[in-house]
Amino acid sequence: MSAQIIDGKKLAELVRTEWSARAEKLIQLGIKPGLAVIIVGDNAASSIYVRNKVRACSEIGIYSEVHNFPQHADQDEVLQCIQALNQNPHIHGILVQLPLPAHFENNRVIASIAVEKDVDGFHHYNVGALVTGNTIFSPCTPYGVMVMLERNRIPIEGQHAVVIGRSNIVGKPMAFMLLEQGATVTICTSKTRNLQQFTKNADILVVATGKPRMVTAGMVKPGAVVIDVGINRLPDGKLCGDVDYDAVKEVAGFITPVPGGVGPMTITMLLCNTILAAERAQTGLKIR
Ligand SMILES: NC(=O)C1=CN([C@@H]2O[C@H](COP(=O)(O)OP(=O)(O)OC[C@H]3O[C@@H](n4cnc5c(N)ncnc54)[C@H](OP(=O)(O)O)[C@@H]3O)[C@@H](O)[C@H]2O)C=CC1
Ligand SMILES: Nc1nc(=O)c2c([nH]1)NC[C@@H]1CN(c3ccc(C(=O)N[C@@H](CCC(=O)O)C(=O)O)cc3)C=[N+]21
Repeated sequence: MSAQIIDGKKLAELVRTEWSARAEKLIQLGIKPGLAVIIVGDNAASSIYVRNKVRACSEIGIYSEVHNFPQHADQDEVLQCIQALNQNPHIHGILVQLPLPAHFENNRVIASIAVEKDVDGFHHYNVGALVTGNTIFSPCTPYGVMVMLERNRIPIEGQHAVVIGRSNIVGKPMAFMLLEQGATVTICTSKTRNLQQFTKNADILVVATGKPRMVTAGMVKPGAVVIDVGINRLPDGKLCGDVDYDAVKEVAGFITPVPGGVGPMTITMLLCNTILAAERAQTGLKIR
C-alpha cells in the first residue's frame, strides 16, 4: 500500500486563507503588518526563497521590504540596519536570511534583533522561551511541520519521533516542539552510529540533513510518518529532498513531497508570525 501524501502546497494555502482574516482586521484598524528581510551576499537559493516570501506577503496584504547587502559587507552596517528596523513602527517582523557570509558572527547578528520582531524565532531569548514551554514565536519550518501533523490528525503524544539533524533552524527546535507535545524524541546527527537502528523505530521521522535521498526504504518502519525537510538542487536543476521519495512512499503511512511539502508551509508560517507580531504591537502586549 502506498503512503498518504501530505500536500504542503494545498495546506499552506488553507492556512493562509484562515490567517488572511486576521491580517484584514489589522488593516481595517489602519495597521498593515510589515516584514523586513535582510539578505547578505548573492546566494542563488536565498534569492529564490526571498522572492517567494515577498510574493506571499503581498498576496496576503503584508508590507515587505528587502535589504540587500553585498557579500563583502561590514557586519556593523548590517547591525545598524537591524537597529533602525527595531525602531521602525511600520516593521513588525525582521528576518535575516541565513547563511551569512563567513566573516559574520551569526550570534551577534541574531541577538541584535528585537525579540518581539524575531519572526524566525532564532533569538536566544526566543529559543529559551521555546525550550521552557513559553513559546513566543515558533520557528517557521518546525512550526509548519507541526501544523502538517495536526491537520492530518497524526497523533504525537506517546509516539516515538526521530529527528535527523541538529541545526538551530530546523533539527533542534523541531525536537523540542515534538517533545512539548508529548513525543519521545531521539535526535540523530552525522555522528550517530548505526542510524538505521533509530530510524527503523520511528513512528514519526523528520529528516533535515541536506543529503539528497539519504533516507532509503529499508530505514523506515512500515506505516511511519515521514517528513522530508530537505531541499537539494540536483545537477539537472531539479529539486529533491533528503528522502528517497519513490521507494519510501511504498513503505510509509504518510509522506511529504519535495517540492510542495514543508517548503510552502515554512513561508506560510512566516506570514502567520508576522501577523501575530503586528497583532501584539497593536494591543501593546508585552512579551518580555
Ligand atoms: N523546507 C524548508 O522550509 C527548509 C529546508 N531546509 C533544508 O533542510 C536541510 C537541512 O537544513 P539545515 O538544518 O539548515 O542544515 P545543516 O547543514 O545546518 O544541518 C544538517 C544536520 O544534518 C546532520 N547530518 C548531515 N548528514 C547526516 C547523515 N548522513 N546522517 C545523519 N545526520 C546527518 C548534521 O549533523 P552534524 O551536526 O553532526 O554535522 C546536521 O546536524 C537542507 O537541505 C536545507 O536546504 C532548511 C530550512 C528550511
Ligand atoms: N533566516 C532564515 N529563515 C529561514 O526560514 C530560512 C533561511 N534563513 N535560510 C534558508 C532556509 C530555506 N528556507 C526555505 C523556505 C521556503 C522554501 C520553499 O518555498 N520551497 C518550495 C520550492 C522552492 C523552489 O522552487 O526552489 C517547495 O519546497 O515546494 C524552501 C526553503 C527557509 N530558510
